[in-house]
Amino acid sequence: MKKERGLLIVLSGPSGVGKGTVCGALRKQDTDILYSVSATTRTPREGEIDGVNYFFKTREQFEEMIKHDQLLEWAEYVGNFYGTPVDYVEKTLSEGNDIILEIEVQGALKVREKFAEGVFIFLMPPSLAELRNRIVGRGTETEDLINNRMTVAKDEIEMMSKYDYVVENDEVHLAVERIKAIVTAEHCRKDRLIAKYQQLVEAE
Ligand SMILES: Nc1nc2c(ncn2[C@@H]2O[C@H](COP(=O)(O)OP(=O)(O)O)[C@@H](O)[C@H]2O)c(=O)[nH]1
Ligand SMILES: Nc1ncnc2c1ncn2[C@@H]1O[C@H](COP(=O)(O)OP(=O)(O)O)[C@@H](O)[C@H]1O
Repeated sequence: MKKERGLLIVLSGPSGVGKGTVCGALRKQDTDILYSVSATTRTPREGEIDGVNYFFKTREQFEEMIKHDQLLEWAEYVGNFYGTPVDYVEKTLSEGNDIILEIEVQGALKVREKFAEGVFIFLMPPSLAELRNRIVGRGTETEDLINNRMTVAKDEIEMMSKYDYVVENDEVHLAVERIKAIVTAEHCRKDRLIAKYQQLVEAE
């Protein structure tokens, strides 16, 4: 019997909330979810590997990708470009595998326009003070950039209503469990399964 298309899962939320951390923890667990590696023009941080964390591109290379329709969505975020390579997403879904995109809010809303059937999850910090602590604690940003990210974060939180689920990232392992529960529930949605079970009945 034909496998159903995979689930497109979008994990979004303000910078510093813990998207990378939660996604990383989810990847370490033995789920069948695949992960989309984004392209970006931002400089690699210490320890980041090209092709694993991001595909690091020059602005010209990124513009070529846009021109050739190689990105499912892209957004400019705090002075850099970020985008999702479309081919890997399409291939994964058509092979019946689930894929998770860890992207900021503007990009998530663009994906929504193309994949209304996607599962959109908003990761929420326990408080704004905790969000700032996390950005400061990560130590990758200057004071100006931190303030910039906090301003963007407030606008992003306003967009929560456009998502299907809100997951609080109070503790990483709890956020991971909540996301896994959402994915399990989405696999059981009747609109995904009705055609499959109809076939079973008809084959009898
Ligand atoms: N729209 C879009 N946003 C992305 C993509 N990849 C990463 N981002 C987001 O870009 C923002 C900045 O990412 P980054 O510079 O790695 O910082 P960090 O995620 O805050 O550690 C984050 O909110 C990411 O989730 C992408 O392909 N498309
Ligand atoms: N549940 C959590 N509790 C405490 N600190 C966290 C939690 N989740 C993430 N962090 C920390 O917050 C900082 C930002 O996390 P990161 O995953 O880089 O966020 P994002 O990808 O959303 O920008 C990191 O230093 C990370 O270790």
